[in-house]
Amino acid sequence: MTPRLADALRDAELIHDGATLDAAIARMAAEIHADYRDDDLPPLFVTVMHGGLPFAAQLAFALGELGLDLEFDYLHATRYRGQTTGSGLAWLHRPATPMRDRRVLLVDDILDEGHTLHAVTRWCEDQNAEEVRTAVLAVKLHDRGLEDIEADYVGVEVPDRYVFGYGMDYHEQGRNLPAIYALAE
Ligand SMILES: O=P(O)(O)OC[C@H]1O[C@H](OP(=O)(O)OP(=O)(O)O)[C@H](O)[C@@H]1O
Ligand SMILES: Nc1nc2[nH]cnc2c(=O)[nH]1
Repeated sequence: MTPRLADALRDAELIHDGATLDAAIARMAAEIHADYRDDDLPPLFVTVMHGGLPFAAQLAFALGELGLDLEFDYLHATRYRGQTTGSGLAWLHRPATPMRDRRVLLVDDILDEGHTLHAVTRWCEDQNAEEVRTAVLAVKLHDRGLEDIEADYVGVEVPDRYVFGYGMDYHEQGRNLPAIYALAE
């Protein structure tokens, strides 16, 4: 039987509340705006589904308020598939927009071991993107990550525990919680 979100939440620890995440996203938007505002073309803003969706939406509105236009696309690559440990990466959807000579900004919820961002970044580079940058809401603190994989824009840090909320799932539940929680250990 699928574990229940309500049971997990009862013992979970609140790691970052909604106000903290709003502030982190506003700061990231200011950084991104400064880096892209002089470009002729809008950045190709690629959401990594499913987890990246709520963060990407908030970040996109924050950038819109600052006057930065975006061209949207998305990809879906998953290595956790509703489980709490990762395995091989499966591509479920690739972006359709031509990337040649575009500045691509990949937007995801979490950088954990880095396999996902590494693979999707490489794929965009292979499409001849002019540049690929990454924005993640959360980075998990541990030393198991792939070497040389760092996000260009980071919202918050999370402890080395399974986290959920703000896009991140607990057995495909809880993605629309407006805060980040860690499972009880
Ligand atoms: O740094 P990594 O260890 O590779 O983990 C990070 C990835 O894991 C999650 O995706 P998941 O595979 O759970 O798919 P989902 O977004 O559909 O939940 C998350 O959205 C990241 O894309
Ligand atoms: N929901 C969720 N997805 C992840 N993908 C990689 N790490 C995590 C995590 O801690 N939580």
